[in-house]
Amino acid sequence: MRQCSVDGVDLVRSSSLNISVSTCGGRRGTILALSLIHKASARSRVAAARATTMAFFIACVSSLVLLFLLFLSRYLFQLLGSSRLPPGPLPLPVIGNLLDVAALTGRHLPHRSLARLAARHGPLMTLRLGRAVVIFVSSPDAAREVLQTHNASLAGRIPPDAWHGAGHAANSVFVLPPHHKWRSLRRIGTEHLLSPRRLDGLRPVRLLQDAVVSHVSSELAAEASSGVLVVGHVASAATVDMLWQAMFGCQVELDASAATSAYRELHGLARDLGAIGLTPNVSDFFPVLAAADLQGVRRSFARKLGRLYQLIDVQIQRQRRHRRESAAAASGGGCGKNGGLLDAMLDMSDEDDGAAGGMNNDTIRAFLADLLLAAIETIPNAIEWAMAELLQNPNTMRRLKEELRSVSGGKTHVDYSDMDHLPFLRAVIKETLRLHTLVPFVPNKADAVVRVHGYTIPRGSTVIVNVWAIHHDAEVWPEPDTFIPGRFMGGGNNEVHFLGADLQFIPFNAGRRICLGLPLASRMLHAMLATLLHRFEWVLPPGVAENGVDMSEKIGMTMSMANPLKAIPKPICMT
Ligand code: HEM
Repeated sequence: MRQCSVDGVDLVRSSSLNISVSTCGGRRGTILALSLIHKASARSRVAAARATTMAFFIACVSSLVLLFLLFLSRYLFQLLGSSRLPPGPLPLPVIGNLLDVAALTGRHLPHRSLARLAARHGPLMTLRLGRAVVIFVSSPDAAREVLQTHNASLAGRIPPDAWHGAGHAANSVFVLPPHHKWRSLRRIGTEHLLSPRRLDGLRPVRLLQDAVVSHVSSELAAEASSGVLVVGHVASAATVDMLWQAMFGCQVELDASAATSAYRELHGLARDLGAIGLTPNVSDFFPVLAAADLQGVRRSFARKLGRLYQLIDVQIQRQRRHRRESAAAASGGGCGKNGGLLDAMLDMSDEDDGAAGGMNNDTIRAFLADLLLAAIETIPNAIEWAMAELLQNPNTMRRLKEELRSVSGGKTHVDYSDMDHLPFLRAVIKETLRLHTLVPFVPNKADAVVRVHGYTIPRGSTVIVNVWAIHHDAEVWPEPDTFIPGRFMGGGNNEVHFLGADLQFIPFNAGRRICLGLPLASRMLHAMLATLLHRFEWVLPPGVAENGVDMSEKIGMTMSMANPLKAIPKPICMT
């Protein structure tokens, strides 16, 4: 309680009612005193309210300032703390460089726009994509550090979230970490299908050549009126035919029209899966949101992959049945035990005591799916690009056909053993793989901190080799955008190979994760292109010949022609 006096009135301020009047003075004085008391108390209430508001305001502002300072210091700390990272455009808080990348890739395909950005920032360039630190590698020198010198620490994988669909990531050789299971799969693939020793027997190559001739002929018969074929369809049908036999030991057992739709379905599945796998996905940039699969990318991937799994499961069940019913196999029914890749994997799964890395149905199915996808996506696209270039470069086409004619000496088949005598064919294929880099980006994960060219690559970051940028580096490849097979005609020690040692030319990647199918792919490309040119004369359809082929690119799992190449074949009479 406090006491005061106004005009002779003693005022006692109580905490409850605030005012009480004691005595003395007249009525007027009392009223005046009361009104003064009232005013005084109102003023003090307003002042108190003001003070409270002010205090609240100051508290809010200072909290905001404090929050901002905290945020800023964390951001600066991150930037300064990462000052040893390779240079790159300044990232924004939270989203990093996502807007830069969106703006760039809106104008050009990602491999081209990121090559341009790297020209500004350097062959080692850092981008922050949401929470992810991504380092782009765009020169042969920097690629050597990543794919050779420090490859032991930089061969990990961060599977895109989509690949978790149908549990694929847990078994896929493409994204498994470079440990036990991945090593077993690579060993099985190499021992039973993909080693040069296995492939040097004539069988797989001859199978492919026959498949090429038979598919071109049957498509020609179907398109008798126009004679125009989609080159990629023929190439993918022949690829599936050959690989199906190599994996399952039997042909795609369907009647002709169903078989055509099965090839197309497989081709479509491979393309769709590639496109889905590359969809920019918020789950990849902000893994905390991954469980929600906000864009449904993982679900779409699982749906498409599920269909491919179904097709493979039919073969696995059939093969298991035939293995049980050895009598039926002996009488030649179905695939039987046939030495195909699936058979070898089933042998291992029957004996698996853990040493084979857990060879069960899931692993077998995923591995076969990976091989099918890898081949269907790459071989037909490479053949399509090669044919598109040759059809627009008649002199190159003529020179190649002459080389094939002189080496084959009138035989119907150009054998792989002839390859040593076909340097121009080798050069055409290499130049195609350089100019039209089928796999423009190879992503790796840093499993340890690594120092490259004085910069730090942090553990857990993604290190992407921009193979397209390396293949179009004007300092290494003069006139990088022109098709010049002659540049690969060095011969002898000067010949540049794609086996992983020459870092300026790495269409199959290099280091531990070099393409597992390289020996097969090399044979398939040479055999298929040689057969297409040796057995048929090709011309462009009317209209296309005058206006030129549309060479626009489309990026999926690999880079394909945006508009499939059409051409007219005419069988060459072999005497
Ligand atoms: C022109 C044809 C081909 C090209 C240009 C090519 C290119 C590549 C590249 C660049 C990689 C590394 C990708 C990465 O690490 O993300 C790769 C990996 C792989 N390729 Fe190929 N490839 C071709 C054909 C094939 C074929 C025919 C098969 C099998 C039938 C195959 C099976 C594989 C496998 C299994 C891997 C994963 C290797 C691993 O991570 O350990 N490829 N390929």
